[in-house]
Amino acid sequence: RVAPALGTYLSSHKIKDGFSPVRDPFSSEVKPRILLMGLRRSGKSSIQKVVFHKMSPNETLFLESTNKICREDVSNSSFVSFQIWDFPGQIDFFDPTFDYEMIFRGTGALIFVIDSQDDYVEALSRLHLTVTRAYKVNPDINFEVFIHKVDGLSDDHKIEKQRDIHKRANDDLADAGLERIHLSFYLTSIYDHSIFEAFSKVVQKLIPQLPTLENLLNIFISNSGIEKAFLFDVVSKIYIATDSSPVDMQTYELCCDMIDVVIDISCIYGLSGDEAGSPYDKESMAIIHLNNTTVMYLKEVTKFLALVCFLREESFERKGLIDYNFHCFKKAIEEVFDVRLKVQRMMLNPNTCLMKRRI
Ligand SMILES: Nc1nc2c(ncn2[C@@H]2O[C@H](COP(=O)(O)OP(=O)(O)OP(=O)(O)O)[C@@H](O)[C@H]2O)c(=O)[nH]1
Repeated sequence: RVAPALGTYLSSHKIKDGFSPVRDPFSSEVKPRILLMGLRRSGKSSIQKVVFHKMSPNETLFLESTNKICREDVSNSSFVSFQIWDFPGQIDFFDPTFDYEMIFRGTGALIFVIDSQDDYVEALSRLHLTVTRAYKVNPDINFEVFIHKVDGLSDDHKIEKQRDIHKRANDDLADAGLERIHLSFYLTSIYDHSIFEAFSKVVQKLIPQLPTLENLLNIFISNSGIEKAFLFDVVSKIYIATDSSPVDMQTYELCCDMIDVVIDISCIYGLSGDEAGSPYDKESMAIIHLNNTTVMYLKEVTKFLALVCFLREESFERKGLIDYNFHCFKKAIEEVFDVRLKVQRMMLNPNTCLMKRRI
């Protein structure tokens, strides 16, 4: 269910185009690149559609096979700004028209999707080949393995699969003398929030300001009596930072539900006749009292980011203090943005004698 103006809202933040892998006309771009790779039908396009296009999981059943590389820019904010490249199932590294060196050189993260409901022997050998090739070209790539479609598996079965895949993949690397390659593993499914959580972690690794953001959140919550706070990218529901206390899945799911409620209600009742208006703006905020004496508090931070906090009812009595601290937090975030923009501008200016480096 998508509220009427939400479609416009989503599409106004994204550009999509198909792209064939001959030469990279965008090689001078500073956006980190995330590659989605894996065997045919492993679920790559579904992941991209569900996370970034709000496609409902059931609709992915009708997705056609990808037959060329699809490139998409995700530019929701200065922090969450990257390109996703969805690859067709079987890529032939020996095909001379496939310039894999160019592709891997500009890559920040390579997500390899393994279908956990299928026999994964072939997927593991493909993973090994892909990772070793990519590492040779660019040792700085983060290798992320999504053990996908785990919705059909029991909890024990999930853990067992993860252990087995983890062991086999690392054994293969050790046999090739490449133990130094680090693979991160995630259990994912498009039918729950696990895919959003995994994507959040992949994206966070590409945000150089992450320690600063985490620090700011830690200072904010400890001075405001808040138990947990997330900084969310509203459109994708990826959280780009949280404080240092552990994240549990239920809390994360509640935050996602709250964002959905705010945007949906705002789309339906908040826009005054002007169809093009955004359902998320400076005035956006929401308070939800749960039946277990917990309060959820959402506030707009920037055009694309929202802060979602969990706190006890008694702490919420000092709302004035929380709002004042939030004001300081917001200002600090804006300063981090400003520094980043200035550095980017300097890097893009041909007269600047700075080494061109990804930020
Ligand atoms: N049960 C389950 N099915 C999924 C999940 N993700 C994707 N699928 C299904 O897997 C099938 C293949 O998905 P695609 O996204 O087309 O796979 P792909 O890897 O992009 O395939 P190619 O384009 O051929 O490389 C579809 O029928 C999806 O509905 C998941 O998390 N759980």
